[in-house]
Amino acid sequence: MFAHDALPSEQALRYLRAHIRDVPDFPTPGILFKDITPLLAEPRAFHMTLDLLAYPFIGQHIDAVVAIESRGFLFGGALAARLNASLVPVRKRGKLPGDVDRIAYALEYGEAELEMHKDSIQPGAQVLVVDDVLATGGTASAAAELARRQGGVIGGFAFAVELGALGGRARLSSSDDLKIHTILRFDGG
Ligand SMILES: O=P(O)(O)OC[C@H]1O[C@H](OP(=O)(O)OP(=O)(O)O)[C@H](O)[C@@H]1O
Ligand SMILES: Nc1ncnc2[nH]cnc12
Repeated sequence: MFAHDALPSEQALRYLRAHIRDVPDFPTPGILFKDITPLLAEPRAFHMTLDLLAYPFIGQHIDAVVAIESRGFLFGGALAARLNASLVPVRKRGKLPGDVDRIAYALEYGEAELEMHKDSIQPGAQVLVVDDVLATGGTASAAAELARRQGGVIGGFAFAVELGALGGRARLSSSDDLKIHTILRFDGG
């Protein structure tokens, strides 16, 4: 049995939420930025978050964790180790040294391009896409598309934080009946 329940208590969730810091007007005016660095800094909070993120996917076969640069790496590596899955980094344009596939996307506060090494996912592989924050879902759906282009099958998404008002969940689930697992939901922005 896990040290923490699959369904965390309200008290546990309050404890974890207290380690997410609101930073107004970052990185651009009008954005309320959810800063995860206090959660990373507190070992119990980080450990609990990783266990809660992994829990629903233990026993569901996951071949590869696709982790999104850069904050997604902080969670993706730890989840890949917990799930005995390979770790496939998706990086911002120009960072991966080998042959890449590339996709343009928009997120809450801008636009960018993501890349994945070609041949990093086996056709038919079950893929879990991991990031720190689900906002509009633009970043995660772009990463999922890169995995699908290589024949990967998206088995789920996992995020530490979900900004409910931005509609990311609906965007990710519009085409698939997928497990979209988030720990800390903020509905007011
Ligand atoms: O759901 P979305 O609207 O797409 O937004 C979520 C994305 O935004 C942030 O990444 P950012 O591009 O700021 O990069 P970082 O992780 O390097 O800080 C966050 O880490 C997610 O990847
Ligand atoms: N409001 C926000 N806070 C932190 N990360 C984000 N990524 C996209 N929107 C974000």
